[in-house]
Amino acid sequence: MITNEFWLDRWKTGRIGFHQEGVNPKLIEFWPVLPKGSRILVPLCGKSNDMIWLAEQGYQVTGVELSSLAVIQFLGDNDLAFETHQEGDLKVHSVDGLPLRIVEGDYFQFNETDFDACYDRAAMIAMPDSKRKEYVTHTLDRLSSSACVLLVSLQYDGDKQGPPFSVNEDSVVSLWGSQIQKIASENLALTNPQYKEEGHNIFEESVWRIQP
Ligand SMILES: C[S@@+](CC[C@H](N)C(=O)[O-])C[C@H]1O[C@@H](n2cnc3c(N)ncnc32)[C@H](O)[C@@H]1O
Repeated sequence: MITNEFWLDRWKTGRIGFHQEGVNPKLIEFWPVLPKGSRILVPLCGKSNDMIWLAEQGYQVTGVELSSLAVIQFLGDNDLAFETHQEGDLKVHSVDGLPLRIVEGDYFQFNETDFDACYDRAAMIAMPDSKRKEYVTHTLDRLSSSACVLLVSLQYDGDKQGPPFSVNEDSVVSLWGSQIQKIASENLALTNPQYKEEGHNIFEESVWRIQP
């Protein structure tokens, strides 16, 4: 069962193999050019450096993350000064000198709307089957009607226990709607022997985009 406790424990025990040190190359390659000041939502953000890259492009970035440890590490590792205020059950950390906020708390309690775009890397695929539809619906409800989405998803063979969970192409389209299009994909098992060792012939990372 993937509960909030599961994730808090992953951070407490440092089992955060999903974290990438640099900026995700797929973000740099496939992020659409949007007007400066566009509001970007990064659900389940962890301590991803991708948020810094987006903020440096001139967007107003809001990451949402459950674990206070992830938030502390993100702010500390990047030497960011910040101010914090409480909004209901959520803590909002606003970074000095960068258009970036981290909202600490349960994403399903986060109710802001009218975001111009969403960047989902390892968020939808962190959700078990039973919560995935609720996650996508909650995310789409946060976006304006003409918003862009950049989604990095995974599909793999074998019987790996998620997260990350494998999500097939039909499910991506039925969850996000027919406007979503696959724009790139790479079978990581062809280049990284680790996946073959774990019993996968296919470990396909795909990039999807909704671009109205
Ligand atoms: C697989 S990690 C991905 C993190 C980040 N997107 C990245 O690319 O490194 C999933 C993250 O979602 C967070 N998370 C899980 N459930 C959440 C929830 N209900 N609300 C907010 N964050 C959540 C976890 O703590 C974890 O940091």
